Amino acid sequence: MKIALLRKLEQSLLERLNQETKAEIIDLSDQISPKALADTEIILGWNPAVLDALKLPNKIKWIQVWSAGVDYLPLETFDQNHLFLTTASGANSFNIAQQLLAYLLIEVRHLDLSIKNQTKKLWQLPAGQTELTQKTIALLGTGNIAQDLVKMLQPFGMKIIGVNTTGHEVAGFDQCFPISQLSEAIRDADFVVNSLPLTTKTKGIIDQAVFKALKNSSYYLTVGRGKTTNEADLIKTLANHEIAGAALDVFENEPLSENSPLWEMDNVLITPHSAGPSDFYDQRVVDSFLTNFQAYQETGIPSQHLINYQKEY
Ligand SMILES: NC(=O)C1=CN([C@@H]2O[C@H](COP(=O)(O)OP(=O)(O)OC[C@H]3O[C@@H](n4cnc5c(N)ncnc54)[C@H](O)[C@@H]3O)[C@@H](O)[C@H]2O)C=CC1
Ligand SMILES: O=C(O)C(=O)[C@H](O)COP(=O)(O)O
Repeated sequence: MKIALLRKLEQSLLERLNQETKAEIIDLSDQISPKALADTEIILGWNPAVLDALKLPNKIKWIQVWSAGVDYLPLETFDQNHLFLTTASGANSFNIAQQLLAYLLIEVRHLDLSIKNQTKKLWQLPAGQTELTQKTIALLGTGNIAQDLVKMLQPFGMKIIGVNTTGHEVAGFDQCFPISQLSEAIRDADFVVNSLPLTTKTKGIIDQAVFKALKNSSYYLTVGRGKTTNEADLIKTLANHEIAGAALDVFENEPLSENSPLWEMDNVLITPHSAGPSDFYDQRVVDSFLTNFQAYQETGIPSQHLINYQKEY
């Protein structure tokens, strides 16, 4: 069996792939070739040249991408070619949850003010410092990112609300709502965390009506995909102080334009789509690929985070 590798990996991970799959690993990370891709059964990573390979007579059965989001991929073509698609969801959720916890702590302890004051050598006690203790948090999306965050929030004694497609219960959440009851779900939230994938159903779903349902003291945090938020509505809401602030890792268009008013807003924390990367990332994706690979050999189907084209995406 041949596996094409489209991502530069450190030697120890390459060796693990070789040893544990006993497959022939074709490293195409430097020099991509549709013909070489067409001759492999599994593709690890993504490059648009895979589309050229799919037009040739080919042996491709399964693509494992290096991202959790699949919104940028030609899913219809994959579906038409009956390909399995697995993702890195779960491989970066632990570090994303840590970044979200950092945002939350920055907001309640007003650490952003002290960081700004330090550049001015200004000794000033921030007003209104509080804690996460007894606050209510609503997590939009109850998947890997949200579940890792929920585990980290347990010691703070918060009320944890989840929002997912059907309102199905998820361990660690006090209550889950279907997305059709979004306004009700977020009504009492001190923090709203958006880790929704971008799909036809979630595009622009967080708009003025949703912001209006929030308390003036609420914070909006987003790490999913920028296009799930109506950014113009968010800007208006922040400018009018209709919510207390926002921590934003993803934007409608990236990089965020230097003309965006978000840069200048005191109540906004901006990070450059940086929640995902971590030095543990490649290792965790390889771990998840190897688990998938074992299932693929035993049952013909890779097991973890398999995208079902007929459902959500
Ligand atoms: N900022 C960054 O660096 C990163 C961003 N992401 C983004 O975060 C997203 C989520 O990642 P994971 O938690 O790993 O994915 P996941 O697939 O484990 O969770 C997605 C959650 O969203 C829910 N969902 C999907 N469609 C919905 C809808 N229409 N209404 C309500 N809920 C819906 C699902 O039920 C599930 O609970 C990814 O799709 C990706 O776009 C992921 C990794 C890094
Ligand atoms: O996993 C995802 O989805 C992400 O957004 C990660 O940060 C990685 O994104 P890319 O750098 O692969 O676009």
